[in-house]
Amino acid sequence: MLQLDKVTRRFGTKVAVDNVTIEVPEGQMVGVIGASGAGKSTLLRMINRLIDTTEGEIAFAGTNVSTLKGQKLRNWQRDCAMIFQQFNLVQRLDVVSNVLHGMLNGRSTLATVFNVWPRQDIERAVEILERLGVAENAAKRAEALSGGQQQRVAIARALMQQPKVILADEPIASLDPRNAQIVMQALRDINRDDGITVITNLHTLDTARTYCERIIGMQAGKVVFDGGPDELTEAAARDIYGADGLAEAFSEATTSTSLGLPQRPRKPASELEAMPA
Ligand SMILES: Nc1ncnc2c1ncn2[C@@H]1O[C@H](COP(=O)(O)OP(=O)(O)OP(=O)(O)O)[C@@H](O)[C@H]1O
Repeated sequence: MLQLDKVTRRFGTKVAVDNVTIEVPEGQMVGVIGASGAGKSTLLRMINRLIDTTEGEIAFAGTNVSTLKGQKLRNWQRDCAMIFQQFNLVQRLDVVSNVLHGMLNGRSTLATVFNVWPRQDIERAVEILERLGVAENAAKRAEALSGGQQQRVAIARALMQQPKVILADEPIASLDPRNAQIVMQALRDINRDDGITVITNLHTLDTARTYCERIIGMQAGKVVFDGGPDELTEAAARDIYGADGLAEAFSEATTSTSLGLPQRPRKPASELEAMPA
């Protein structure tokens, strides 16, 4: 169980996350939605301690993780893997090495610096890449892969950490619809098959509805919705996004019909990544 108790984060006078109290049971798949600036990224970053809370407490399995230091903090960050919109791979490094770097906190500096890894670790990295359908790219440099493939490598790197929780910060925001589906399905499979808790920020409401069993809606730092996909009515969506922001919640034309809203892609077609063959 992950517990956030009255968690607040301020940047100067700006309250990015405002008195949030939620509990996430082990193995849940949670989507966090909200307009730009609602506090979604800040919330996730506080959970794995990329940034500190201003007030309140975050606990995992009964341990207060908001005050951990040193090795204990590194252990928590290993248990709580993070995936980013821009993949954050080392572009000039091959795919397997990128995945092996997921073990950074569990390996000696020497192994990391010289890129020397035990055979069993390499085999496990390849197995994870196979599971995610990108093993044929194992020897290529990360920069040679498409965005969708890079995100799957980033997920593989997260799995290499053997995390208990995966936090994904807008993992599909840079992907075309087809790759977005593949990446969301991969996260869903990991959640179901391995029982890993997944908390993911999503720009689009329908993606959250399709893949997440629980949806948390944020507005101006506060949680204004917390429920299942079926409870996310148009009225609830209006509370989260405001009347003006509602259309922004619908990205891909394929799914923007459910609330009878105009279809509006977030990115022009020229920016969408070419689909793999
Ligand atoms: N390092 C920072 N310094 C100052 N203000 C910040 C910082 N990080 C976030 N903020 C502010 O906190 C608020 C919440 O930002 P956050 O990035 O968490 O929102 P978000 O919901 O993830 O938005 P987006 O969907 O655009 O990523 C915003 O007003 C933002 O400008």
